[in-house]
Amino acid sequence: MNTPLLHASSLVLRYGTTTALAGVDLVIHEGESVAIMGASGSGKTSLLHCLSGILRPDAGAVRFDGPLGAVDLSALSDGERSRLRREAFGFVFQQGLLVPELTAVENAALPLLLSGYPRREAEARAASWLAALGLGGMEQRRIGELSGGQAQRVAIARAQVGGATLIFADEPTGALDSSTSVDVMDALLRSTVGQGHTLVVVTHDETVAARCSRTVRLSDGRIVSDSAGPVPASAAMPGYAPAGQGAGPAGPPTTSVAHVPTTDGPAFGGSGWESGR
Ligand SMILES: Nc1ncnc2c1ncn2[C@@H]1O[C@H](COP(=O)(O)OP(=O)(O)OP(=O)(O)O)[C@@H](O)[C@H]1O
Repeated sequence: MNTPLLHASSLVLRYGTTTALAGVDLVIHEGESVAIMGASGSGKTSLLHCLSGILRPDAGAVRFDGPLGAVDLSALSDGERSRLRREAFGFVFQQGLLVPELTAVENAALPLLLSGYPRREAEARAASWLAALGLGGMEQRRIGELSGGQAQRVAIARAQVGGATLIFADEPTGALDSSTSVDVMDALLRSTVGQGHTLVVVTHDETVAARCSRTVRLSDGRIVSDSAGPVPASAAMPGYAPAGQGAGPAGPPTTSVAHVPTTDGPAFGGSGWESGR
């Protein structure tokens, strides 16, 4: 739990004249579930995108201590970052971003198919993830034939089918009613931190954040509180409790992002993760 996995240091991100991130330092450890909260426009999605290599910050660095050593995301080419995202990270978005023309199992298998896995093996692994997430028997349904919560579970399966142990989620329950949201968050937590993996989740929902092991709050592109520990007083914003944040040093750039996804299926017992609260 205390092994650092991601170190973001002095992250700055600008869109034209708008500063979305104004110097963010953050260390995320293996096995944590970290909720990123803050008002609309505070920089949550920008931070998630920098942490996960979707965006390259204008300044600062993100170091990922992956299975093959440390990698500085900001030093990678666009192609290398894409490959790292595809092979080492999983993503769950608010609307799932599933392909409506494909079935549940085809959607869940997509990352494996894109990585060159034979269809049969990819779909078998995807089906075992769907079953673990409570969607056994729904493999052949198209996305439009699933409820919002079921579709979001397909997205959770797709995020992890390639063996990713670091999952990024942006408002994964934002489009769901409160009871479905609890179930989907339950499935997300069980399938990630429940297996020793790491979850970083952007959310507006305090009930979602309350289920995470740590909450980081942003305001105007800065971390203003972190339940994991104190931040310098200079970073505190009015209206927030004593701010908290542990800064991480930038790591040395490295070159290789090679990572072979595990061929293991989901590590679930007979009961699956869907079962409840
Ligand atoms: N593509 C873009 N072009 C210009 N400005 C952007 C872009 N994306 C975000 N911004 C601006 O950057 C700032 C941070 O945006 P970001 O989406 O990270 O905030 P957020 O906290 O995730 O907001 P929300 O909760 O509304 O999704 C905001 O001022 C936003 O308007």
